[in-house]
Amino acid sequence: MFTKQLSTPLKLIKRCYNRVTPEIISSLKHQLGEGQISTSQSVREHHGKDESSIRITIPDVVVFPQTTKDVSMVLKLCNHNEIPVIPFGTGTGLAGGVSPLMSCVSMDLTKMDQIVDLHVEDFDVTVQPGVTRKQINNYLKDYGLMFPVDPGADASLCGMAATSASGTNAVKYGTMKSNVLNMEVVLADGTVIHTAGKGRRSRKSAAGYNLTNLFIGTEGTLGVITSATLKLYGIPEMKTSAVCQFKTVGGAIRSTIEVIQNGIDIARIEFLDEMSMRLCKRYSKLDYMSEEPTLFLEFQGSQKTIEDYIELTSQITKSNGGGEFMYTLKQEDTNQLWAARHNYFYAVLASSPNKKSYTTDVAVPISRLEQVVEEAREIINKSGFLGPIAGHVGDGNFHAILLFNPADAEEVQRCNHVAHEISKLALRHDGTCTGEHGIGLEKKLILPEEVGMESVDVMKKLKMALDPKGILNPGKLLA
Ligand SMILES: Cc1cc2c(cc1C)N(C[C@H](O)[C@H](O)[C@H](O)COP(=O)(O)OP(=O)(O)OC[C@H]1O[C@@H](n3cnc4c(N)ncnc43)[C@H](O)[C@@H]1O)c1[nH]c(=O)[nH]c(=O)c1N2
Ligand SMILES: CC(=O)C(=O)O
Ligand SMILES: [Mn+2]
Repeated sequence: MFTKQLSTPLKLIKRCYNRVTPEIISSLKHQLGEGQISTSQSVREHHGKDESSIRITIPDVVVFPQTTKDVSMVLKLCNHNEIPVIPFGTGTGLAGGVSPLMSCVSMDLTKMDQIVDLHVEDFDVTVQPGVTRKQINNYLKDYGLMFPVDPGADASLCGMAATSASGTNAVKYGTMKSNVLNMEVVLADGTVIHTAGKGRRSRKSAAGYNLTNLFIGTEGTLGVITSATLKLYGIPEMKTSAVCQFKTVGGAIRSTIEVIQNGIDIARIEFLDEMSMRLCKRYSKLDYMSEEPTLFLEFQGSQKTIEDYIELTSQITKSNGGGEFMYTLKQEDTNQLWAARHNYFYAVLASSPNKKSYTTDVAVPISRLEQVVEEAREIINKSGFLGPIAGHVGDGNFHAILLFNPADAEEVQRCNHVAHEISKLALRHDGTCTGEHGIGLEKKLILPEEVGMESVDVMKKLKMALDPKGILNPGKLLA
């Protein structure tokens, strides 16, 4: 009953979207000014895709608002005319979130790139949606502060909130969900809200529903995030990176599990399997390492704390068959190590220039990690696809990057099927199909299996309440 009531109006909404007409484009020009709107083919192509392999169509027009008022005006106009709008951060997403399915307006937020308000003494900062991860950290370093959530790519911070991003540091500092205190969001009808109340930035609040976390991970389907107030941290006194290589995948994964279970406050613990190491060595010149399952680690804190952690962690890796525990204080080596990790995705792509990639993103409770990584490897080997595995194993989160031939329809379908099998494997082990990249277009079909149809119906009800004409990023996240 509940499902029927919700799915019928959603279907109706899908049928009655309007196209972006020349009249709409001139209204947008009139509202925003000539310089803030583009219909050029190359600009539209850039906004029709992210870093995944998904390519469907391109937006009819791209708008570049400079203020929250601009965002609100565009949404009002598009809502009135029932025209889809897709927010665009920096296009580094990996789930097809910015790819249009129909005639639409792409809303590029990069011109709103101001750091609005820094409170050094309270460890928080408010940024506009175009501010990126590298931009904020460059700005903060003179104050001895940092924002730790690090997806590797130089993504926009509000795009990161929209996808509930994390990355290598989440094992210590948490994800976007635990690091955003407040957001300004413009709803489909142009209404501007502040999820925790205007200007509020207390560390805790029990004031009603948690609207901040409601909007995190909504992938542009419930509102456009026009500012975010973020938690900051002091730059650690000292950082030490380390590497340990193993004869078996099991040894590396068991070491990770024991590090976490022993409460070691590790800052990063990243796994790369043999194949990943082969590709990274080639791409990033990691000459001193071999092609074996490997852990990249980072410890932070005082010298004494780091020494204690290194001692404990090296005992753990040794007891699991790990080789030499190599650690370094040299900034040069540390930079090379983490650049190699951040370029992992591109190292894999570079290995097969004619292929495209499907990046899986499952996360499971840490006690299940060894079994799930092993079973994922079996699924991939059986399928015959090349699929190196690497990831943020301290959070039980890993990626298999499946490489397929985009010109072979049967192979594309088989690749989707393998990715789906890996997601289902994670669900059987109480995990999720996406630890950090989001649902986008890729994982819509498995969402009901993960959260249950009743929960999907609640999501649809929320969508209906906040965006009754369904103009915000239609066809994403919810099937
Ligand atoms: C090499 C590499 C490596 C990684 C990753 C990418 C790449 C290329 N990513 C994925 C990516 O960096 C991550 O999804 C970012 O959060 C996307 O931010 P963008 O600003 O690029 O959003 P992008 O423009 O790609 O948009 C993503 C989604 O958010 C919506 N959106 C964007 N801005 C919005 C706004 N202001 N308001 C509302 N909706 C908005 C869009 O509509 C879309 O649905 C990742 N991620 C991760 O979590 N961990 C990782 O380890 C990595 N690693
Ligand atoms: C692609 C990605 O998420 C990673 O390299 O961690
Ligand atoms: Mn990742």
